[in-house]
Amino acid sequence: MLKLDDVTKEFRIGAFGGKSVAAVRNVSFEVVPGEVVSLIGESGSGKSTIGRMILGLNPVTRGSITFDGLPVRAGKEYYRHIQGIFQDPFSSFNPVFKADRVFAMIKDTYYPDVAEAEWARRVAVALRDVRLNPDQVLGKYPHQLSGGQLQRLLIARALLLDIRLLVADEITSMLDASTRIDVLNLLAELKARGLAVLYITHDLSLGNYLAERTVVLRGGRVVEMGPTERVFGDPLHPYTRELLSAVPRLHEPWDDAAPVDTCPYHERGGSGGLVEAEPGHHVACAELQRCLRP
Ligand SMILES: Nc1ncnc2c1ncn2[C@@H]1O[C@H](COP(=O)(O)OP(=O)(O)OP(=O)(O)O)[C@@H](O)[C@H]1O
Repeated sequence: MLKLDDVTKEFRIGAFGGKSVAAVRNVSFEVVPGEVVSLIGESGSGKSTIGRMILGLNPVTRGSITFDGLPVRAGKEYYRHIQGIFQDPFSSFNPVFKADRVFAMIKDTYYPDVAEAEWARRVAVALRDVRLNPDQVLGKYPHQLSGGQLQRLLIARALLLDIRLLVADEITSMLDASTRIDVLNLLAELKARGLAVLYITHDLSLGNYLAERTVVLRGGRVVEMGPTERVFGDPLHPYTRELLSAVPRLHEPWDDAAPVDTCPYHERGGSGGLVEAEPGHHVACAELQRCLRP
């Protein structure tokens, strides 16, 4: 379904765009129908940039992203199947539109021929699916709704489309603990219905809760990926181990140049520097960043 193949994203920076920074480097992974893949890594590791490229909000510099074999093509038909939800639900709503208007815009764009009564029925079903009471949310402005209600509204909006992949970027980080679990359980239900989710988070425990597969990013590169229980249960890369051990040093930058005595994957990396250590479980050479330095 979704395939990233050797994807690199460079941003032009500097006064005249004369320099560039590589936010994502040689990233390859797939998301298959009905699968939850979590993308984890520290701040600045390139998670959101990957999400934005998948959503067609940032162009790819090199490599390719395809959905059902076709390149990303931002537009009405693409967004019928792929939707993104972001950290701050308030930013996704126009503050002067009531919730009804959000759904009316979906109808106008995608289902202009559906009768009003039928549309109202579909909206009510979608809202109940995300455990919202239509009477309590329709007719309200965004500021009259909680963060959790707004995230659910966005998921309901996605459900009204023929959605197959949801890119969920830190969607629970602004929610309180109990609302966060509610939203995660909701995503688990959607997964049970066959929806695929790319779950972007820096919170390892949340990724672990939902995802069949985990991709660990550092400095724009995949350092490890595989079945979640293997990546969490038997992390192979020192960076993954450091993330999982949650030692207080976590806020300190990982030392690229620190020698790693015995990296068994050294000099064995293929595309993106990854080695398949066991079926489906890939890891980068722990010295890769150092090796690739000019
Ligand atoms: N539009 C941009 N122009 C220049 N650099 C950018 C741009 N967007 C992102 N970057 C840089 O790309 C890198 C990756 O950013 P990104 O937002 O993808 O990281 P992230 O892992 O999602 O971080 P966070 O968890 O803090 O959201 C960072 O160094 C960031 O500064």
